[in-house]
Amino acid sequence: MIPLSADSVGKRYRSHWAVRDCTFALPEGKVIALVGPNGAGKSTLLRMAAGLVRPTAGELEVFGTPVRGGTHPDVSFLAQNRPLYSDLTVRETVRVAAAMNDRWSAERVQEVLGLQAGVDHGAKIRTLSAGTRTQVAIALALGRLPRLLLLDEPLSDLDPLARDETLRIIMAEVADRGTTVVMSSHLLADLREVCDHMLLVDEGRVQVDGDIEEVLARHRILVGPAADESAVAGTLVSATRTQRQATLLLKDSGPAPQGWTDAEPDLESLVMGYLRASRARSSAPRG
Ligand SMILES: Nc1ncnc2c1ncn2[C@@H]1O[C@H](COP(=O)(O)OP(=O)(O)OP(=O)(O)O)[C@@H](O)[C@H]1O
Repeated sequence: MIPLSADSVGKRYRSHWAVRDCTFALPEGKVIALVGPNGAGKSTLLRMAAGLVRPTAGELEVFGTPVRGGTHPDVSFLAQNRPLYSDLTVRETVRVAAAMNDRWSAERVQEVLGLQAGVDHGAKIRTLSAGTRTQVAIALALGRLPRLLLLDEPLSDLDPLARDETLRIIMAEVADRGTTVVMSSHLLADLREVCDHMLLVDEGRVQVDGDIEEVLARHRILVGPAADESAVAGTLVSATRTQRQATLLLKDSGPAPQGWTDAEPDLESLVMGYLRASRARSSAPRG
């Protein structure tokens, strides 16, 4: 079953479209990287999927059910601002969350908290570092035993050790429970380690949607003499050029002509290439 799909979804704030004409269907039991620059529309998409923001156009479905005013019982959402009651202790927070959720596993919460070093159960939320607050919020999200876990920048506040712990917890969640995870982040190297699928958005639109290995394998980076670009075959995504040398990101390219080097891009250079292309399109004169 498709955990999350979007059909021509758009969200407008006043005259500005934060998300526009997004159509996709995400694969089940995978970790999906939601990537794009600041303001691309990632949080808005996640908030719409969680039922917290209503689309202006189109429709989202979670496990085949249209999302309308409320979070689907099989969904857990980790919001970017990690909303927790600041005057409660971690222990009290866990108890309140248990009382607020029909489906709840206290064992799962304790298990996840136990895997995260340094979470003091007696400490008030407001005394915790941003990273520790994130760790508590992730444990609560998993306590709902979700089938779809939506994480808005779960790694941004975490130090390298906590990041590693969190990525392991996410990988184990997918392997043991078959949960689908959608994770927005700017940390492309970390995403590459755990993600199977990517959804690249920019200026509210989906630019790339696919299995990461397949997407990377369909692209090449060719570097060669700028004067000789016409010899290169394939669909040009974007290019950077100096007077002498051209660096081209190509989709479905032919063999590299003589004098050109040819390599598969890593996730970072692929994302950069698409964002460059998107910028060039939006700054091109209209008419
Ligand atoms: N509540 C709101 N009211 C008005 N504009 C909003 C609101 N929420 C988001 N926006 C605008 O919508 C656009 C997309 O924002 P969004 O937060 O979804 O992007 P993002 O990709 O998550 O960015 P970041 O990586 O910085 O978190 C931005 O231009 C933002 O200013």
